[in-house]
This record gives sequence, structure tokens and C-alpha cells, in this order.
Amino acid sequence: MYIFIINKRAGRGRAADIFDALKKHPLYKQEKCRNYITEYPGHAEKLAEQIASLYSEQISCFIVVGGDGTVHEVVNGLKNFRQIPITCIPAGSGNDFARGYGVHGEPIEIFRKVVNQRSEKKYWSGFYWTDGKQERLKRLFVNSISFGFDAEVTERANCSSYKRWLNKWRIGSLTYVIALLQVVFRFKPMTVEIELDGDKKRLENVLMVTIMNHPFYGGGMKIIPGAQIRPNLLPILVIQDLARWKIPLLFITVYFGKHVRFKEVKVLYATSFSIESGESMHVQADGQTGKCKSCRVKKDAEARVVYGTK
Ligand SMILES: Nc1ncnc2c1ncn2[C@@H]1O[C@H](COP(=O)(O)OP(=O)(O)OP(=O)(O)O)[C@@H](O)[C@H]1O
Repeated sequence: MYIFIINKRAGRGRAADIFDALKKHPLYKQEKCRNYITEYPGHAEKLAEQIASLYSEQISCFIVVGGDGTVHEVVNGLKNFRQIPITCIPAGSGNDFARGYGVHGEPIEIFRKVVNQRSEKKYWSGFYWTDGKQERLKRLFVNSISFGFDAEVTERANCSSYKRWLNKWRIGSLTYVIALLQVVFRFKPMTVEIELDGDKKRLENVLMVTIMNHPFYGGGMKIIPGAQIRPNLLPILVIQDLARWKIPLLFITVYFGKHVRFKEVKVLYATSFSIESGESMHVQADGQTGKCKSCRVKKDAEARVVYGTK
């Protein structure tokens, strides 16, 4: 049985159009499919957990029709059901999950690949838990988690009115660029203490700290070009002591993966990571934003599976 989770709001209605076309296709009618439409933020997570609890043995794949936010919710709903594969028919504004794990093509082609089980890829989620919460309350991220400037930019982009218009014109990736220009002059650099595999460092004048499961971020920027889909190891990007006027310049080079040549940019690797600050930090995980004063991050050692990859 194939479970479709559809966020009709994703991509300013693009997900709804995609699903309406898909469900009329003979392949959809021929296979055993059930579809669930999300009704509010957080609903996809509850749906995924409830459906998996009831039918785990019968489910061949969860298929998200939406963007990265909906994928994030579904994967968290499936936290205790790692054996159930997922995929995404990209219909959001950023779609970094699909880009990062190689899910490409027309919606029906993706579904056909899933049904024929022609291609699959292993992936290893990151785990995070904030502000001293117990580890059992950890959450998963599939793309990235970050602290500071880019999390604030993501929050600004998510709340913006221009996001829907840019999505409508199919240039949703520009949302992040505009939000960046809005945040650049008012951002306050952070002082943080980070710990990598037990090694503590105090860092001042930090712009951002970003951890990736694959290279893609913010609608296709290669923020850690060398980030590989693999277990145990977290690639961590730290930007420190960067003059404000250099920020837009650095972000232009991110599209080509050349920002890592800036002396203010460092890429570190660890199996476990924590960050703490005296002040509240902006945080984003797969585009879902919030604030925290501390956070612990680990990489899963056991694989999950994405279907429909190239
Ligand atoms: N019915 C709904 N009404 C309002 N918000 C919803 C609804 N269903 C889901 N959401 C929320 O919409 C948010 C955005 O969804 P999603 O990320 O899938 O699309 P997007 O923002 O267009 O794409 P991207 O994340 O790729 O930019 C999610 O955080 C989700 O919680």
C-alpha cells in the first residue's frame, strides 16, 4: 500500500495541482493507494505516526507531495518506523530533500520508479534535541540544521509575503536571496560554545553554524559541497569574523560551492556536536524555524531508505 501525504499549501498550491493530476493516472488507480491531506502545520507528522502504527506491515512507501517542511514532519512521524521507505514528489519552494537524495523527474515517473522499486538510496538522518531536553525527545532532520544568520533568514523567508508570489512564478528559490538581503544589516553575531566529540571551543563573532546531511540548502545552494550521505559523521560549517559587506558576496559564491575558500569559513567533522549560547539563537531544521539556547546533534548510525531516486 502506498500512502500519499499531501500538503496542498506547498509551493502555493502546486502540490494540489500535482496530486490532482496524479490521482487520475491509471497507475495510481491500479495500485493500492491511500491519500491524506494535511490540514494544519504539524498534521503530517501526526498522520504519519498514526498510519504507520496501524498499518506498518502493509505500507510499501510514504510518498510526500509537498516541500521540505512536509518531508521533515513525515520523517519525524516515522521516527520509530525506520523500515518504512519514503519519497517525495517535490512541490515546495526549496525541495532540497529531493535534490539532495536525487529524486527527479515528472511526478508520475517518480511514482512509477517507486512502484517498480527500480531505484532506492540509503540515508542517515541527523538527530537533535534542544535546551536540555531528554535524548528520547530527539527530533530528526533530513537536510540540515543550523544556528544563527541563515536560520534567521529562513524564518524571514517563511513569513514573507513575496514567497507565495515567487513560488507562483516558479522562482521560489529567490525567496531565500531576498530574505538574506533583509536580514544582513540587522543580524547580531553570536558568541557560542561548541563541543565536537568532547572537544570544547568558545567562538566569538559567529555568523552561523550549519550541519548538513547532503550539500543542498535554501533551494539549491551547495552550502557544504563535500557533505556526503553517510552514517555517523556530521559535516559542520562555521562562519566566523566575516565583515557584514562580505555576506552577500559569500552567499553568491555558495551557489558554486566556492565560499569554502573564504578564510572566515571552516568545515569541521564530528560524530557528535553541541552548541550553547548565553542568548537565544535562531535555529532551523529542514526549514522549520524556532529559537533555542542550546542544542545537541548526532548522526544516525542506522540507515533509512528513500525510493524513487535516480
Ligand atoms: N493545511 C495547512 N495549512 C497551513 N500550513 C500547512 C498545512 N499543511 C502543512 N502546513 C505547513 O506548511 C509548511 C510548509 O510546507 P512545505 O515545506 O511542504 O512547503 P513549502 O514551504 O512550499 O516548501 P519548501 O519547504 O520546500 O520551501 C510546513 O511547515 C507545514 O507544517
